[in-house]
Amino acid sequence: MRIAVFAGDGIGPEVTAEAVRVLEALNIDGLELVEGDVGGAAYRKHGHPLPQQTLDIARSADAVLFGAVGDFSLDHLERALRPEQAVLGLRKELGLFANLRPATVFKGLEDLSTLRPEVSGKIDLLIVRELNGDVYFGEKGTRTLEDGRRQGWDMMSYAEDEVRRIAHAGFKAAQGRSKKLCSVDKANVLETSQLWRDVVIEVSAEYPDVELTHMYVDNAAMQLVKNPGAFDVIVTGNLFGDILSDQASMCVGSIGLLASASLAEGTFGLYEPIHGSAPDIAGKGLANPMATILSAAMLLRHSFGLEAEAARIEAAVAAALADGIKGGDLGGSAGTKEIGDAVLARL
Ligand SMILES: NC(=O)C1=CN([C@@H]2O[C@H](COP(=O)(O)OP(=O)(O)OC[C@H]3O[C@@H](n4cnc5c(N)ncnc54)[C@H](O)[C@@H]3O)[C@@H](O)[C@H]2O)C=CC1
Ligand SMILES: CC(C)CC(=O)C(=O)O
Ligand SMILES: [Mg+2]
Repeated sequence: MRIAVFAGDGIGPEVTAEAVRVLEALNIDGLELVEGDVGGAAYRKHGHPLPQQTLDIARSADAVLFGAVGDFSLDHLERALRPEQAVLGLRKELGLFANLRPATVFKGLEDLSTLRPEVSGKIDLLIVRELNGDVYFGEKGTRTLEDGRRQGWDMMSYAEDEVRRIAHAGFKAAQGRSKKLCSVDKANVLETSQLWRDVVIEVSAEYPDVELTHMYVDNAAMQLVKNPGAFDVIVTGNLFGDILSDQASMCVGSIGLLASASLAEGTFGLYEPIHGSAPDIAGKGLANPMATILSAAMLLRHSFGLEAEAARIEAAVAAALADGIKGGDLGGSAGTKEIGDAVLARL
């Protein structure tokens, strides 16, 4: 059981350290952790945000635990060398096309949400975000128009097979839950989205037990705040899923709570909090490590089938929160290590 640990930049190393402590405390037979450099940290050491040796470590592992990448002081670099290319590169190189981002309110902790408790209390949703395509991976550039104005451009596209495989992931996820799938797009404006919608409808024929609905992304953003309890599984593209999942995190309390799994076919996966490197609080011991700890739980469940261990971690996080252990993101004062200690004590 070989797990690659890529801590990255900013709060990445701080939150990853706590998740590693939790994994180690479980005394799982054969657990082997291998560290690798990613992001700005890797660029500074190796001249590239995703060095070949890091990719090799990932390929030799059964799963990756990822912290975060991003360093504003490197934003002047050409795009291929920027820290974010590490996570984008890993997703692409490893074929991690399905990003599962669950957002469930912790029972009894409805008031962590910025929404009213009677609204937040009903949230139990899963965002299934396509992760290998869309405008993130299209051709892009800047050019100067004939009249001298500069123009930035990014190509948005989805091929039907890309939509089909994420649609299957969405339907299968819905089958294991409340059998409701909402496909979120912008088909009233974008050709990319019209094809997305057409293909999702085609795939739906194979899942007669799942109720399929469609929603435009602007409405989805509004409904996530108005009536988030109405959602079961949301399937959507890379860009919309990125945005809606940050929003969903606040509906359950904080971005410091939302974990994710990025999956290929098979059991291999990369697991990371949905947040970034949070440069504003990095190095201060203030980051909430719960999202990363919960990502470790997802890792044990999805890549190794260790359901009991995963549930133990999730219960320990819930117990720590119920006992009032909250980071600054949740209006509390607990620091990163204190939160890690609290989860460990409740395992
Ligand atoms: N997967 C990744 O590695 C991601 C990387 N990024 C990168 O991270 C850098 C910062 O991006 P931002 O837009 O500021 O997003 P961010 O998610 O890093 O931070 C947004 C806000 O949430 C807070 N926050 C985030 N995680 C937290 C935690 N665990 N505990 C407490 N507070 C937390 C931050 O302090 C900040 O105020 C950028 O370079 C960006 O490109 C952003 C998102 C994902
Ligand atoms: C570097 C970004 C594409 C990562 C991000 O914001 C995300 O995956 O949530
Ligand atoms: Mg994001």
